[in-house]
Amino acid sequence: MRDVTIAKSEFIADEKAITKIQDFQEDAELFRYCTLPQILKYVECFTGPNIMAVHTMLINKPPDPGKMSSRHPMHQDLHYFPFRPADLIVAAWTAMERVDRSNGCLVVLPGTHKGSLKQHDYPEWEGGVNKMYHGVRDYDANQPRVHLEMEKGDTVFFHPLLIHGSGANQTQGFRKAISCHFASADCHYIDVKGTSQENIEREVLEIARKKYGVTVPITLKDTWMIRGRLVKGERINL
Ligand SMILES: CCCCCCCCCCCCCCCCC(=O)SCCNC(=O)CCNC(=O)[C@H](O)C(C)(C)COP(=O)(O)OP(=O)(O)OC[C@H]1O[C@@H](n2cnc3c(N)ncnc32)[C@H](O)[C@@H]1OP(=O)(O)O
Ligand SMILES: O=C(O)CCC(=O)C(=O)O
Repeated sequence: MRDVTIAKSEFIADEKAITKIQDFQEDAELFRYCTLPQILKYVECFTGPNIMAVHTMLINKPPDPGKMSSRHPMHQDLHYFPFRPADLIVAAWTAMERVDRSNGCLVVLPGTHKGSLKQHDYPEWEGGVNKMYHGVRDYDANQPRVHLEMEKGDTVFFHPLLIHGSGANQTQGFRKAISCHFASADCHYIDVKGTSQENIEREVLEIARKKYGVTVPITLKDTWMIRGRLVKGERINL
């Protein structure tokens, strides 16, 4: 993925133009992250013994090109997931270098994981919004925020209902982090028709057709089944 403003400008096609590696499950070295015992020992506390790595990303947040498009809007990860229960899903996000407010660390609204899934849409940002960066439509902007300043190698684990995002990268360097969403293999798929998740379903299926060249009928469940990998225990439902 390219940041929307980098993609539309005259950039040099090198690694600095890459904003995110989406779905690295086929890369043995990157995927090793999702199997590290130091990560799985905490993940298992949330998922139980049957663990699927359901979604992987290496995020290379670029220096903001002056449009604030390097921000990640406040969102709940569950918006993207067609499986439940939410309590058996957890994100691991590891800083690959020091992250603080200057380079766009994670920002969280504590306690929001106890709430419900909210409606998400593209935020109306003048400088453009990256593809599939949906944000919570309404949240209390006066609610206290916590900025997660982290050292290289620090990992945060968080619930898929936690409202979070990240700020603009105001430095000249790229802010790198690696992340994996894990879920219990005992989770079950849900039909998102008629729910607030219909908009993301539409978009994922369109990307499957346009970017991945899928020509046969495919469901949202299929897109998750194809990408998920068992990392511990037994593959049951997912
Ligand atoms: C069969 C399996 C199908 C699976 C589909 C999977 C879809 C992705 C799933 C996302 C899962 C999310 C799980 C969420 C968990 C919580 C979170 O992480 S919240 C944030 C979630 N959102 C994301 O992480 C999505 C980030 N976006 C992307 O990963 C990609 O944008 C993409 C959606 C995979 C689409 O990729 P792509 O079509 O390649 O588009 P971009 O790279 O973003 O490009 C933007 C723009 O730039 C153009 N472009 C690209 N390369 C070049 C080039 N070499 N030269 C010139 N221009 C280029 C590209 O065409 C786009 O332009 P356009 O005009 O908008 O088309
Ligand atoms: O790394 C970031 O900037 C944001 C990541 C994020 O919000 C997510 O993984 O859900």
